[in-house]
Amino acid sequence: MSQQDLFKIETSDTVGRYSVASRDLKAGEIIFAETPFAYGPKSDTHCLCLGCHNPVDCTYLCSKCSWPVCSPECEVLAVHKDNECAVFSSSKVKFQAVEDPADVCLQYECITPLRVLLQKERDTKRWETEISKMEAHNEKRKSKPIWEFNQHNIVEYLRGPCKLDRFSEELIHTVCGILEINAFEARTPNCYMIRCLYPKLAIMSHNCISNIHHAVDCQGNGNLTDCLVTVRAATDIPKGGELYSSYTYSFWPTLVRREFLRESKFFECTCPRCSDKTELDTHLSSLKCQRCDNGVIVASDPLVDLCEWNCTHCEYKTHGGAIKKVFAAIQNEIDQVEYIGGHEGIQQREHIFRKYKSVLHPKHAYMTILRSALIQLYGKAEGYTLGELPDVVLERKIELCYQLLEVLDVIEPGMSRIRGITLYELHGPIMMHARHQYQYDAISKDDFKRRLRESINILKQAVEILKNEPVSQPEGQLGQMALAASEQLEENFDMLVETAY
Ligand SMILES: C[S@@+](CC[C@H](N)C(=O)[O-])C[C@H]1O[C@@H](n2cnc3c(N)ncnc32)[C@H](O)[C@@H]1O
Repeated sequence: MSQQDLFKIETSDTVGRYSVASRDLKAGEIIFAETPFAYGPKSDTHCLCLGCHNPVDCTYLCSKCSWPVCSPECEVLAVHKDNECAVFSSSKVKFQAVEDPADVCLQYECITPLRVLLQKERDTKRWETEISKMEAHNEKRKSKPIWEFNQHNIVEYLRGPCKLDRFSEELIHTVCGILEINAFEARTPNCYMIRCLYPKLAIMSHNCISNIHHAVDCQGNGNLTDCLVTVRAATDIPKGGELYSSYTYSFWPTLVRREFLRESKFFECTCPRCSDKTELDTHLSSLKCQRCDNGVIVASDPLVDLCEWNCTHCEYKTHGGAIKKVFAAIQNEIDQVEYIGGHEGIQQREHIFRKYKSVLHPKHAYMTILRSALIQLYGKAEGYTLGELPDVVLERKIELCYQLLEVLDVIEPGMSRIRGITLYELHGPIMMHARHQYQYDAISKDDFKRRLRESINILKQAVEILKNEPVSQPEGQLGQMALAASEQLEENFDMLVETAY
């Protein structure tokens, strides 16, 4: 059976097109791979090179069109040369100098829609068969501020100064909608975000627990066919089972996920996770009751945005609006530290963790988000490398990893990237901790061997997941490192045991 046959497209009144498995699929199995119809800068981007999409300071401009690129090498990359460069050169539309290239630059808003429009002319067949069928939600978007914004920054800009009035206003708005509803984020090799339009991947309906996994091999080579996506089954999926991707960040609480989907994808999510007060016992939305000792506060009806929230044990109740404000305040605090690494990053996150420990359920989304950042800082940050960590901190890292895995079992089941990373982060402290314990005579040689074996097995599980990540991405490189480490550990197992004491 060819890969083409591993899923089929069906339609329903509620979701439109969606995909189902044509036969039983095994976790990790490739369902399909496809190149994007077009890719380019995200909306609200800072200034970036139109060839390789890395940030630029705008001092070097393309010798043909005078828009920012990094270098002469970048200006001849097909993704720029065969797209906007030709349009800007012939219409003499110049890039207007900006004060701070790191600020959001509205001049870039037109780039990716323009690349889609030009690709439509080059590949009419793919446009007709795959892209023109995509959902743009024009009627719903017309009443939103985004419509006026696009009219001014994209439609009038392309049809006016860029002399592209061969594209109708309606077509340009539709392309903008297609991108807003369907495009996926991808990372350049230097980890800068771009957006890609994948026709098959975009057919998958949303579910807050996805059963597929997609990995983008973005090489940053500027070819029109760069950014191949490979889509695999994350879990076993039975024949006829629907294929789901998740359009939101899976760690967000229900209220936040549903609001994001309502505002940006125009539907109300009613998936099993959203419908359940406890988020399938993960308690990612639950708060601790401040009135009684053992109650948790959960939404009375999670599918009603501003419903009442009640304690499971006492009479305490509060309004969804108040909960929304609490979540927004905590999210804001976490956002403030997002880019802080090292010692400071650890301290600040542990501070937020402690601050909300008595307010949020231990498994709450924001505690989970903090955990996932902390497991990557402990063991890597300066002064916190694995070899430097005392046993209590190694124990903390192990505990954080296991707590995270418990949540991932439910919300990111199967072979998800974050599970691979978490397993990788877990194997090191288990090994280091066991070694210390053995050296202090706290455990026997046999126990030490058992824990070493456990650590290697966890590392092998990480390899099994991360081997599917492209080496152009950090997770793919981590997968390679993990593979080399597991082979070495296996080979040198006896020596490690003998020399540990
Ligand atoms: C990326 S598209 C998915 C493909 C789309 N169904 C189509 O026919 O082209 C996203 C849109 O599909 C619909 N959709 C996807 N998942 C849904 C869900 N779980 N519930 C309701 N509508 C959904 C919404 O209209 C959403 O804006």
